[in-house]
Amino acid sequence: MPQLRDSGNHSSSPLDEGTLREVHSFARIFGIETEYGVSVTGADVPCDASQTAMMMFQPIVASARSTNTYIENGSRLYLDVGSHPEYATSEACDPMDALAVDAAGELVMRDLALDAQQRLRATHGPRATVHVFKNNVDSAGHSFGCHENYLVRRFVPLDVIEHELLPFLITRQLFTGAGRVTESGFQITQRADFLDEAVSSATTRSRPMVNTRDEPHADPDAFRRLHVIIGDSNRSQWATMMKLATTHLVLCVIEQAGREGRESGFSRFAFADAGAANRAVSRDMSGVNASFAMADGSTLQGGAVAMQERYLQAVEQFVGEHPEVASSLPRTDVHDVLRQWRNTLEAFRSGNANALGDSVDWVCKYRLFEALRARSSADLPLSKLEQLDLDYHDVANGALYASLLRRGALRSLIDGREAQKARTMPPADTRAALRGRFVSAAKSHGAQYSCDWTRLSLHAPRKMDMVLLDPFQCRENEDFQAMIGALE
Ligand SMILES: Nc1ncnc2c1ncn2[C@@H]1O[C@H](COP(=O)(O)OP(=O)(O)OP(=O)(O)O)[C@@H](O)[C@H]1O
Ligand SMILES: [Mg+2]
Repeated sequence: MPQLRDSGNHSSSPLDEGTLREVHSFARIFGIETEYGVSVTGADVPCDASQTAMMMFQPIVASARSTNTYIENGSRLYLDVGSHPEYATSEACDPMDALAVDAAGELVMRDLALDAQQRLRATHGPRATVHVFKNNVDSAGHSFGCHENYLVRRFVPLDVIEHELLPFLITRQLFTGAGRVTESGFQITQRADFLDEAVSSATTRSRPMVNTRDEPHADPDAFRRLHVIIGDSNRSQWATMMKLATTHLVLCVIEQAGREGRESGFSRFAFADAGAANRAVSRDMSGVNASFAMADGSTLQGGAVAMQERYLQAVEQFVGEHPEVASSLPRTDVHDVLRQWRNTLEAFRSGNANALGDSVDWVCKYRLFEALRARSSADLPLSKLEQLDLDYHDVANGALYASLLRRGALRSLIDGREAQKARTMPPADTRAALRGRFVSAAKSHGAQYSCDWTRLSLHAPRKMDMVLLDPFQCRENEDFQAMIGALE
């Protein structure tokens, strides 16, 4: 009997035709996991972060009987031990879909917070205010994550991907960094001081940049899930879209080289010390002044821009030679991504990074702080800037981000209506569509259910299970219809 394929077991049976087609294509699955920070201000009696997070999750526990659940848009909403509620977007095969589901996550967190705030005011006084931060460092100096997930082909060894991708991931922070005020000055990224090891299979024990735990949530003989740890939580929608789209294109180059059994050429970009390079990028706001010791003993001058230009040039050439890559993203124009990537690097090259203030989080914040400094006669205390910094990331009660959007000082790629719609509407062309439909139906029938990325389980009124191993599967099959039928 052939071994049943599941996400954790390799099998000796050949890949089916559909999976083979996916392996040979440039299609991608994207997912973003965001841990949020919480705090309460204005309360008459103290309420710590874990109490607050539990209060936020009370309605979830009441309906799902767990702090770990999947919602109507196919995304995972959960609270581990500790105080950081997490939202992992459902599988998307286009950055714009991932962005919409990510923006929906901000609304989900906001509503959980405002609901908890109302209950909290009965016991903690009328001014108790719940803050939910989409950032990566709390006031006690603890760092928490925003991870990106990319489906990648199994035939490329993970150490090759890490090795060839890391210099890109470290230097892309020039346009994906969320920025942070610290006692020792402003930094481009939130987490450079917390990440040191380049790779690790444990995110809790050490602070790696890429997680190597092998959990593909797909056919393990065909795919891996690349779990990128190095990255800030973005409020800029442009930054979220660009980080996914540019990383996808670099991965296409690496995968095609693997397919053809040759080197991508990126291995010569390796830094001698990834942690040191990361810290140097984070402190070089010019983007062109830092220099890096390279693994081959040379020195790279020209800052993050010089490294990004190398990747961009390779990707541009690759897309020219492989026009089919342009159709790898159903709703994002790859040529437009390349144009924006180039324009961004040119803005740094020409000393005009200020022009990116409406799209790059850290530039937006930095400009704001500088304007404030210029307007105030006395020295602005650090605490004032830290407060503003936090407000920018507060999805529940923050005012700054919304006002920047309203004034057109920050671009948005999707509007509030689309984000709202994405709360209940999963991406249409991945298995998230089936999961979302299952969750909606189960909820509306008051059924007991649970999910996993590769499994739908009905517990009552009947016990039924269904495996969804292929993340691109979006069509209902007989098993799925039987599950839905069992609810009615
Ligand atoms: N086959 C896949 N390839 C790439 N990404 C995937 C795939 N399947 C699911 N994803 C995405 O991976 C993310 C998984 O998030 P989740 O937080 O559950 O994983 P994890 O961080 O590995 O687990 P945990 O938080 O429990 O340690 C989601 O955003 C999801 O959309
Ligand atoms: Mg997670």
